[in-house]
Amino acid sequence: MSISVKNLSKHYGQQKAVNQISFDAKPGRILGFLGPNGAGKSTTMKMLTGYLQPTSGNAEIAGKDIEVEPLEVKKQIGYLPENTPLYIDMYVREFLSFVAQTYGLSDIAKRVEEVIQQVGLTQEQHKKIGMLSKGYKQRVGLAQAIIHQPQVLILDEPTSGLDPNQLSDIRALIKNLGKDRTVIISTHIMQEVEAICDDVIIINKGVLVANSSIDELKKAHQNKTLEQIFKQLTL
Ligand SMILES: Nc1ncnc2c1ncn2[C@@H]1O[C@H](COP(=O)(O)OP(=O)(O)OP(=O)(O)O)[C@@H](O)[C@H]1O
Repeated sequence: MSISVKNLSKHYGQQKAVNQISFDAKPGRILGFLGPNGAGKSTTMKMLTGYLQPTSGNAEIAGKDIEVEPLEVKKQIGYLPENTPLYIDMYVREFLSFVAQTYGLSDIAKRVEEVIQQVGLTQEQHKKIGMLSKGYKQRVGLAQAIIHQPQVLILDEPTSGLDPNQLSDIRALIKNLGKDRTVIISTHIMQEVEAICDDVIIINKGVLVANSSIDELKKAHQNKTLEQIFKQLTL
């Protein structure tokens, strides 16, 4: 299931937070969404996931327009927001069962068990969410994003604040999930992009300044490092 974005914009008053961006994302490829702070990454992700209405332009997920069929689109998407709103007084299992119910899944206990294993929450599964460390809260966020087995994943800074061990675990998980799904991840970590992404888009002040595979982007910039290219394009 692909994502196709055409001339998507979001204006806040006079500010063009996202300004006519177009790009595609395809199954089996992980797309890194890069840009300096305030560039418009989260705003774009919120529009794709139906949490913000675009000012203009459109986007299709699996051929369905995000504004025309928002509920259908939401079923296909797993979304990890930048600050995952988790119910801190709920237990991990209780919360994931609750999310599974909202998607109308059958055999919820089995699916919760699977997802707990998949994201590496087994050790912490009996705790209240509020008691978990940041990395484990992030895993709960990922678990709720994939519990309904969506074909499209939109992950807003999924590894921010994780320790090196957690980082490599979560990256491996995302890479694995991306084998047969369409995945967009925003990140500020260039090694992460090199490690798990196939394609990259860079946004600066709401405008798209790069959109290609990592290999092509490097070739087009005399094989400079991603960090150098990022700096050059976003100064
Ligand atoms: N609700 C809002 N009202 C007004 N301006 C907003 C609102 N939400 C975001 N903005 C502005 O839109 C711009 C883009 O913000 P956004 O959060 O999309 O950036 P980002 O690329 O995700 O940044 P970061 O890397 O810091 O997370 C910023 O200038 C921000 O201040």
